[in-house]
Amino acid sequence: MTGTFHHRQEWLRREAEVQLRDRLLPSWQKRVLHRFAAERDNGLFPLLNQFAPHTPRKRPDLVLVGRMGVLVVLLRETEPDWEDSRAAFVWTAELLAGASIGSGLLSESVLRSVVVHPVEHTGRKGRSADHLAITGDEIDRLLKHGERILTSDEALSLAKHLDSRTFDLVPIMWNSEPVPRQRGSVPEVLQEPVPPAARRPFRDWRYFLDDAQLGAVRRSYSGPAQISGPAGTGKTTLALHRLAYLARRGAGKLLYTAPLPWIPERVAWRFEEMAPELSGQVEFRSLHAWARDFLVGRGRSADVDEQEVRRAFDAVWTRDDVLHRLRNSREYWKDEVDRVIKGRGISSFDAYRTLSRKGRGGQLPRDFRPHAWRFYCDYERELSERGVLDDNDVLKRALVELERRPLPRQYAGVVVDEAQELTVIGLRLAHAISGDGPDQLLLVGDGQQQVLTGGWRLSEAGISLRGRGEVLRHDYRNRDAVLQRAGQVVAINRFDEEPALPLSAALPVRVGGQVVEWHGEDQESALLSALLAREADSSAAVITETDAAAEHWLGVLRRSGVAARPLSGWDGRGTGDVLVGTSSHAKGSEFRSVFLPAEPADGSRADHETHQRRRLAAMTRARDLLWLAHLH
Ligand SMILES: Nc1ncnc2c1ncn2[C@@H]1O[C@H](COP(=O)(O)OP(=O)(O)OP(=O)(O)O)[C@@H](O)[C@H]1O
Repeated sequence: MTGTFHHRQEWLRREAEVQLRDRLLPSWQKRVLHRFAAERDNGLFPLLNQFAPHTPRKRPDLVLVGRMGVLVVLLRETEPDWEDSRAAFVWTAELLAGASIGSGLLSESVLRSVVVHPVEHTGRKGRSADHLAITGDEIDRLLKHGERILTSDEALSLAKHLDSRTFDLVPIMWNSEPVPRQRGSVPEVLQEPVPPAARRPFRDWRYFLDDAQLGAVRRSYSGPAQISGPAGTGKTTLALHRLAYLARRGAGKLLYTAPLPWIPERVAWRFEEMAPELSGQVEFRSLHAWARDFLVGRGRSADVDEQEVRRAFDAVWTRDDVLHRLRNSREYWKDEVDRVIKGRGISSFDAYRTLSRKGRGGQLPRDFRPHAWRFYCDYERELSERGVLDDNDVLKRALVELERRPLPRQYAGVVVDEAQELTVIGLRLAHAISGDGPDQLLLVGDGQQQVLTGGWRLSEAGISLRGRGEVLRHDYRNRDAVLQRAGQVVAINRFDEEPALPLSAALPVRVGGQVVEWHGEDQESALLSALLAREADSSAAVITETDAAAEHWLGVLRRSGVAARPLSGWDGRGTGDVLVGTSSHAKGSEFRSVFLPAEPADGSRADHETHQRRRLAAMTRARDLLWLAHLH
């Protein structure tokens, strides 16, 4: 820091003293304000509540707009009520709602609540769910550390926005005219290198949203609502912002859930990155884990012995000689039992006989249903003789238990991500957990990416959307070339979306990208050399359709000395390893490069429709490079 700069700060501080001389503020508060005012050349713009120190309840004493974002400040001798600090936050957030700077609309994550106490304060300090508490001598910590989210010009334009929206806040030491820069010296922070966020082609998802996303975050829905849109359009991002929005309005506990067990953990980590102070207010749990914990809490058994369930199914499959002949695919008939019969809560042959099986592929003789039903009944008998429950049983039990005795305290809101993968029973359970009230259930999904068997309507689960929801269309993940290629995959949407927007209609935000279509015989060496040729330390995944292929490729990479690990069990945090797994294990993730080896179409492969959707889901995990193998 230069001497001239120190001198200038001192001059600003004295100017502030003069400006605030006649305000009847306690001297410690004045000292705090002088300190903030001295940072004007560093792009800090304070706005003081005109009634301070008699600021009305639920309003901030001071709002600071700077490169670190917006600080909602309470100047207090004692710890404020959490309702007060939260209400001050919400009041400021509402004033800023929809403020647009650069390429995005501001999200509430740029705001932080801070309580500044006098230096002698001996009470609680540090971070809590509602604010950061510091004393007057710790202000440097607040100003010098942490991420730089805004440029000085953006901070000024936000400060002006606040100034124009309310008479309650008055600028100190700056006004709506451009702030004159001092000649001759360059403040320290302006010499810092450009932060990575500003070098990106678009802004950080934590702080900037597009108008459709922001609209849905803030909208009030009178009942269950749906967020849909093609891959990469920021559906999960929106869901996280909405959870934070609801959490900040203090309505109670919130639940983020998804049918695929690995998704909540990966997404919880993103939420933690965006709003660490709120993480205690949102539960991140898969629907199965929720059902299991709920049943155990009610003293009921809920364990699924997956090995034993597999053995029960295999015992029936080995004895069977009819279904084998109709379609020799264990996965197909397992889906028929799990997803079509049990998953839809079908409990009589009559109901099954007339059931619509849209999307299950044709080519079965007309009279296959009695055989499939017998198979299902045999499987149920096997389970009960072995005394085991499968996943559907657990969801069903939880549903029955909830209907018998509802939750003592309802969630304020439930978000179900990857909703297209739910069975009807799963949907009913999610609905029973959330209830039907305003803002209580938000379904997030994209039918084109459904990797599990589907084909039912929300009305089967008693859910009515009545047009409540949003369709997102800007793809923030896939570069243009990747998006164009993935958009060519014919993937039929069987999920109940109104209207359903296909990937081919998504609008790319990021230009460029590369798609390599490799044709040949030796795909192992081709994939390895493509993998090794990528930029060092860039994230990469090899995505397969089947578990067997994933295991095969994991072995190939490891034998060749490539650090690789399975996608299953990965929590979504950055890793230098190449991740390997199926398209369903790849859900909830994205990589700079994605490699899709060719797989022989054998009996273990899903029906064509599902295969196509899995391919689309896998391709759209790629941000910059998509490598596709075609065997001769
Ligand atoms: N408004 C935004 N500004 C910048 N980046 C964004 C924005 N919205 C989303 N993103 C980024 O785009 C990528 C995709 O977002 P997200 O995972 O939320 O999409 P999605 O629609 O849920 O995807 P999918 O259905 O494929 O799982 C993420 O890297 C996210 O950070």
